[in-house]
Amino acid sequence: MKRFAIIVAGGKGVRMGTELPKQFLELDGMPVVMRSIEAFARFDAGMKIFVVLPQEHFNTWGKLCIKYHFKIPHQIVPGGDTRYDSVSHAVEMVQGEGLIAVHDGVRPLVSIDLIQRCFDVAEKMGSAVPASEIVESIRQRTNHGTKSVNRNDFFTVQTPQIFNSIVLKMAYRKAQPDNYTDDASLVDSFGIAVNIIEGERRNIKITNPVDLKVAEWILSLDKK
Ligand SMILES: Nc1ccn([C@@H]2O[C@H](COP(=O)(O)OP(=O)(O)OP(=O)(O)O)[C@@H](O)[C@H]2O)c(=O)n1
Ligand SMILES: C[C@](O)(CO)[C@H](O)COP(=O)(O)O
Repeated sequence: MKRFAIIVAGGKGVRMGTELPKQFLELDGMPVVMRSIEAFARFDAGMKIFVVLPQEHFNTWGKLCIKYHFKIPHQIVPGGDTRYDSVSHAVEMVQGEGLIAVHDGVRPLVSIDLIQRCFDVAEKMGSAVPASEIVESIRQRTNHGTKSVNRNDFFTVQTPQIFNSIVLKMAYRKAQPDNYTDDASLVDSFGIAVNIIEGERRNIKITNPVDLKVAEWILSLDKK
């Protein structure tokens, strides 16, 4: 089956608090989003890659590609106000049927093994979403405070999230923009089952400044 990757990097990175959005910050010698793109190109050099970027940073990206001699072929797509908008724009650029992997540009430590496992399962089952068991206790907000809940009933969810292109396009076209924080929630809002597979602890999302430090540390361990 044909494979496509949509790397979403159209956000502002408010929680990171840097002037330059976090996807462009350097992580061990290369901007965060370049590492994410590189992982997919290393998995399959022939796959079509769409990179969603904030329109106001198209120039920034051009300059970074020159500075870092970044040659991986990709098609740039303008981002939107929300992640939902950004993915919607890119999904409409996909031509032909196949599997679409939607990956956060700010998950630069995704492994080739995880990408491979996600595509393998999606090929057989139509979708694959990496998720991890919760390792801390969790509590839920209530009207009166909080209550403890059974962590075994929950998972944390990562990307890449892979779906058949027909299903993903239908979901993005028909869904009412809501508080969807990922692609799986949008797809399963149509009653379509989503297949969970084992995620990776190292596949962190760079959200706050400490995450960049953790990512640097993980990469330094990889070199040992
Ligand atoms: N309008 C948006 C918002 C988010 N994203 C992307 O979705 C991924 C996950 O989002 P998040 O970590 O929340 O990024 P930001 O929205 O940039 O962060 P913040 O909420 O702190 O502003 C990121 O790769 C981000 O660039 C996007 O493409 N378009
Ligand atoms: C898509 C995601 O990374 C899955 O965990 C997550 O939902 C993104 O959330 P954010 O609030 O946009 O960072």
